[in-house]
Amino acid sequence: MNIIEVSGLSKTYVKRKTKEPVKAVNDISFSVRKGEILGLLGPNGAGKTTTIKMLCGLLKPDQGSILINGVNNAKQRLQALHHISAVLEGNRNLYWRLTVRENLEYFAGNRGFSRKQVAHRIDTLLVLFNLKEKENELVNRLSRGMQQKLAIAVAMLAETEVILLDEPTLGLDVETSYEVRAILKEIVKDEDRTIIITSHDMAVIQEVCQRTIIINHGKVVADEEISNLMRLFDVRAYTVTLGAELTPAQQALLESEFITYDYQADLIQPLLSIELTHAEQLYQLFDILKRNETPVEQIDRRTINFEEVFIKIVKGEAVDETSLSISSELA
Ligand SMILES: Nc1ncnc2c1ncn2[C@@H]1O[C@H](COP(=O)(O)OP(=O)(O)OP(=O)(O)O)[C@@H](O)[C@H]1O
Repeated sequence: MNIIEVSGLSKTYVKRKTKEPVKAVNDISFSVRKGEILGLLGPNGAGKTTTIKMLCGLLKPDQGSILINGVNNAKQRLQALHHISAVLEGNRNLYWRLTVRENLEYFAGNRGFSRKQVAHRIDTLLVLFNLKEKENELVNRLSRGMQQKLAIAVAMLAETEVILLDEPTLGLDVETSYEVRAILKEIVKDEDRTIIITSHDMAVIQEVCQRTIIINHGKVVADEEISNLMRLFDVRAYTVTLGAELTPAQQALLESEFITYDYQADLIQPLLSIELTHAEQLYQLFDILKRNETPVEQIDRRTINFEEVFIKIVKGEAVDETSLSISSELA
């Protein structure tokens, strides 16, 4: 069952000074299943925050619709928003003059829970978020990382079905970022909760999410299970150990035929790193090597990381069904 249905969503801002229009989100459609952990990835200015703000009702779309649990968030705003909590970057929604525990109690009260009802849950969250020792500390005395953890804990407390986390690890030091990722991995074990995370941080998306939607210039450029994306690009990347050096003519041919090509001649055995876009390119590679009877000692599939996959997609390397069928053909 889909808990979120977004269709044809668009938003254009008008720059204050120049009155120039900026198409931040351009006809985006996607759906999210109940219990799914979705990563919204994209380079700076891609439209991630704008999308999140429309999902949680802070921004009105110019076009398109958002259904949360079947409820249209433009038509029945309060009813739709009842299902969502959001932690937005730069707006942690905490009360700075209240302590950590008081913040949790205050927001629980806002959702209609009594102190008694949530006391145990607050204790559990304080332990999970490693904030127990700070429970009586004022929020404005906490580090940025602790404030971020508390903001996520507040969102968890509401027990809404959907949680939106905008850049949950942005600006955190390495250790706190690791801790937040570990907490998120714990949280996502709860199969009933749907979480959408936006991030520049590949580690967050790769470790925590099952599926990713990559946005670039306001458009969806990939919508896939992360494991499928990795498989697709992994299967294209090869290193070929050669028994002799390539001639300049062979190198020129490889350079013109393959999008990603790297040749290292100064090793004990020359090494060719290459990526294929179609299965047939493997034969093309062998043809070029055969021209000069270049011996092939070994062919290995190169392991590619998620960051490389992301850069490739943003640079416009197609991720479509044809590519996926190529990947299974080569696998
Ligand atoms: N209030 C605004 N007025 C004008 N333009 C805006 C406004 N907010 C965002 N934009 C522009 O809209 C585009 C999308 O911005 P958005 O913040 O949604 O992207 P993002 O993917 O979240 O980027 P980042 O990762 O840098 O936060 C960008 O070009 C941005 O400059």
